[in-house]
Amino acid sequence: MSIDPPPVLVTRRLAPGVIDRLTAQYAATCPDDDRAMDRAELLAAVPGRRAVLTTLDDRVDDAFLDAAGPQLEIVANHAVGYHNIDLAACAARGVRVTHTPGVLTTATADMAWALLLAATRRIGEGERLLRSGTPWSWSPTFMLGLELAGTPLGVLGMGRIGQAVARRARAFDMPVSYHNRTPLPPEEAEDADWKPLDDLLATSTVLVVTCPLSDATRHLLDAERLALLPPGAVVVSMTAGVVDEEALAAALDSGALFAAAVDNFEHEPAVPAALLAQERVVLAPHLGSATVRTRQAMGGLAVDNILAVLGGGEPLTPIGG
Ligand SMILES: O=CC(=O)O
Repeated sequence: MSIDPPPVLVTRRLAPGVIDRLTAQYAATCPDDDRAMDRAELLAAVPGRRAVLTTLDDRVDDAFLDAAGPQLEIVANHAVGYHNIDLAACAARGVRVTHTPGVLTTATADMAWALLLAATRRIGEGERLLRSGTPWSWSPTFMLGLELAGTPLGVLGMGRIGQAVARRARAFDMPVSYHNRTPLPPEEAEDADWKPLDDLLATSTVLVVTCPLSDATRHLLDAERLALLPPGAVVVSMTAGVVDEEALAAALDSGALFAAAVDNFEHEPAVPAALLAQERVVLAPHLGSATVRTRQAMGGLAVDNILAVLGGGEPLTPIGG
């Protein structure tokens, strides 16, 4: 006689306290250790579940859904992104899919600005210099950066996070333009001008990339498009896979770009050697939403989505909803 597994699988350890509301109502399997399940572990863990709380490391595709079985009701992704999920395959089986928009906007926009400032003012480079023990002294020409006031900022992907990045630009007196597939209504545009993609690139001395990764945006910023940026531009990448990392490294190497910053990577946790070799890039290990408050809110929203669906209701934040 087989024993049914707990109805909920949480694939990754979450911020403290987050799953208590879940486990108060449903038995759940939650890992004790803090690492992503490998593919075999994941496929072995999903059979019989009604709900799975996933992260970007968990690929949800036909094989996952076949392994899970027909009683699966919801996949709740602990991220605003969802490129790990085959939405069509989930829809074909009637599996609801949710993500965590909104709650990570502030933290992620703050991180974009932290990286923007670090890149334009060469903070990583300066820090490395001091820690290396290399002799240095102040001089009128030592480690000069790029000043922000009056410098045009481009936002590629003016969703919630892009809008929050644009809002913060007012404090730095930067004129802002953006590109989305369609221009936003004025009340959402944060006083920024919409431009076609190539025009945005040609006029953005600082470009922040916040558009979601999809088939349409993968490597959207390839070598050719990076070459449209003004000489000495700065690129801040908040979405893995949209900027071609090798092309970015080459543009830094040639001096075409002044600097860059990258918060997450196409093949995490691998970081391309070509980027590691560049002094003028600030590299962060996917910290966009990494604050205590935001991670509790993301986990809490994923849990609320599961509770809503298992309780027979509608999810709070369905993808595309
Ligand atoms: O970390 C990235 C996301 O939440 O999509």
